[in-house]
Parts: sequence; structure tokens; C-alpha cells
Amino acid sequence: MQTCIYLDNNATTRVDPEVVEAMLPYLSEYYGNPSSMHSFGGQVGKVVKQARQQVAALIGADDSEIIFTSCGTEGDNAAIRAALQAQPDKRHIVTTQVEHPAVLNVCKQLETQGYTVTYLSVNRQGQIDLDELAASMTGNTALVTIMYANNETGVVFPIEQIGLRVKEYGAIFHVDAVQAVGKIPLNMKTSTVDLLTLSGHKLHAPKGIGALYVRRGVRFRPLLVGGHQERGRRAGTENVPGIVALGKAAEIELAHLAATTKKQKQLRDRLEKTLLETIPDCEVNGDVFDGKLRKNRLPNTTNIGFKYIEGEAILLSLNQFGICASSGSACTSGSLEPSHVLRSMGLPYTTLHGSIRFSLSRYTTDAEVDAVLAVMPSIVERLRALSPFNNDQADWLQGREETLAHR
Ligand SMILES: Cc1ncc(COP(=O)(O)O)c(C=O)c1O
Ligand code: FES
Repeated sequence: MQTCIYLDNNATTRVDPEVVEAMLPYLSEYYGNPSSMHSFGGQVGKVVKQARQQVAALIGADDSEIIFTSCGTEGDNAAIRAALQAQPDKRHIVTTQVEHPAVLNVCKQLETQGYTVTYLSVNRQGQIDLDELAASMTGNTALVTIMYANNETGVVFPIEQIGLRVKEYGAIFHVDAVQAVGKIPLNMKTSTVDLLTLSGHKLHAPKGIGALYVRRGVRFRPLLVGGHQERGRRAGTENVPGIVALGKAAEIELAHLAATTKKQKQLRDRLEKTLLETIPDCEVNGDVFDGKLRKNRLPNTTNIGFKYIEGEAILLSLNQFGICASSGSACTSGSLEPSHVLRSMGLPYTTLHGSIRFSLSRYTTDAEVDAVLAVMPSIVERLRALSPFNNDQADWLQGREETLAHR
């Protein structure tokens, strides 16, 4: 199989070899069902318990507050539905315009079922306005669901400040922390968060396993109804190898969090700074204020807009050098729609279309960053030379975009 310089870790991560080793016996010898009465199954139940403790430790929770799920999407769906079912009289939800589709599309569906949803706007830095949040809250607000960190830009929201406002109104606070867990230290014991989603494949566990934190005392109704697994909160025979893997991955993340994020941040900063210095007409999307970089961004992510060219063309060129990145303006298949996140930030047309994301992991090396830095200036230069855009056309397109936006 083809190998590559993998800088697309917000999409998914490499499974840690130690994690693979930990889960393998549960695909082969120890295939028992943890709910069985016999000890062959019972021994598997014990490792599920251990994994629950490992996941709980990573986010400063109690193990009784962890429900294993199949992925981040399931966690988001389950959290939102549970929060609404716990308060059937309240019909208002607050979220942001830049959430992952696992939250946005659930909210859109709920709008067709009699709920009102406020989609908070973001500014050019990708930040929400806490006053807009406060103004949107009412006694009818059942749920506030806001991501911890944005998958496209890495922008981190001030979750605890948001939580304090949510609590003033007695609403339930759900946080999609799929991109934050393993990159930012979290402690649910001192947090205002009621429900928190995480996903294994973003933190070096395999795909198909995730977890939902449910604060003790928060009423929870299951999304999947059936058997009594997960203490009646998520029916379905447990994905034991996945659970063991997530536990191991959480243990590794917790042990090395400070060191690995420091290293990633250094590499990311070097990549970002050098790209900005060596390539004209490009800028970082999110978290840039008065030309200075601020701190509220994930340590591993940079989203950069290269003006006058298409992000997809840059990605194809990088791919020829064996470098995997992704488009901050990913066209959803067929629709050619640029990223809803960058659009919500009000980026100009030319930057919106030429934006790409590099997302690093603890496996990223100096040599890999050097390889990207070696090819990017010439890729951008070549594409710009081929580009039908010139500045006049860009201005014209920008004007057209603004006209369309006001229709
Ligand atoms: C912020 C965010 N939420 C939710 C998800 C969905 O997670 P999963 O792929 O495990 O369903 C993702 C994955 O890209 C994400 O980045
Ligand atoms: S055409 Fe899709 S982002 Fe430009």
C-alpha cells in the first residue's frame, strides 16, 4: 500500500501500534460477550471496565459517566436527542454556524419537527460573540450544543465561559469535543459541560468507536434502545476490541499529552510561519487578530488561504509529492459549495476557494514539515501562473459573491 506524508490528522489518525497490540486478543482468543454469565465472557467485561476508567481519566470524569458509542456522530446524535427528551416542554436549541454536520444536520432535522434553532454567527477569526449567545438564550432553551474546537480551522471556543451563561438559563450544555480530546487537557470535574462527545479515530484508536460523557445527575434517554448494555444507556453488544483500543489510546494520550502537543505546536508554527513568509498573498484562517497569532487554536491545525487559486488544485499537486492535506473549502460532492465554516467567517471569495488545512499528529516529523515547505512555494507559483484569475477578475468575483450573498 502507498505511504505518505500524512498531514490530515483532523480527518483521521494512524492507529498507534500499541493500541493495535492491545486490541488484537479481543478479535481472536477473547471473543466472549461481556454480558454473558460465564467467566469466559466475564473476563472480557473486566477489560471493558478498565477501558472505561482509562477514557474517564483522560477527560477527568468518573467511569460511570462514560458511555461507549460507535463514533462521534452517534455521540452527537445521542446527546442532542437525550437533552431534548429530558425537557419535553422546551423547544429551543442554540448552536453555531460552524458545527460539524453531525450536529448541524441533526439541528436542521429538528427544525422540521417543531424546534427552533439559533445558529450563532462567528467573526472573521472564527469566534462566537458571547453577547449574541446570551441574547439568544430564553427560558425555552433546552440545549446549547457547541463544539470545543473546529475541525477545519482548529479554532477553540471559550467553552467554560459559554457554559456559565448556559447554566444561568438552566439549559443542558453539550460539547462536541471530537477534535479537542487528546489535543487539549480536559477536566470534567471542574467543568460546566453536561454532555461531551469524543471519537476514537481522531486520537489514534480505530474507526468505529467513540464515547459520550454524561455528567452524573443529567437525565439521559438512550438513542439506541434494546438490551441493557451500557447500563441501559446504549443498547447493542459492545465493540470490545474497539473499546479496549479506545481505552489504550486514551491512556497513551493522557501520559504524553503535554509533550506531544508542545512538539506538534512547534512544528505547526514553523510550517505556518515559513509558508506565510515564503509565499505571497496567503493568510491563516481563524485566530488571527491584528496580524498577531492568538492562542485559542488547536496545537496541530493550520488552515491557510492561498489567494487566486483553487484549494483542490493545491491538494492534487501535494498528492503528487505524496503529501496528504485537505481542503478547508471541501466541495461537498456535486454541489461545489465551499466550506460552510470559512463562509461563516466571511472570508473573501478568493481566499475561501484557495484554502487548505494541514493537521499534524504526534507522528509528524521535522523532515515531513521540511518536505511540505520545499514544495509549496513552487506549487502555488505554478498554479497562480496557470490561473485564469488576475486581481481584476478576483475583485469582480468578490463583488459578485457579495451581491449573491445579499439576495
Ligand atoms: C468536530 C467533529 N465532530 C464530529 C465528527 C464525527 O466523528 P465520527 O467520524 O467519529 O463520526 C467529526 C469528524 O470529522 C468532527 O471533526
Ligand atoms: S470550487 Fe470548491 S472550493 Fe472552489
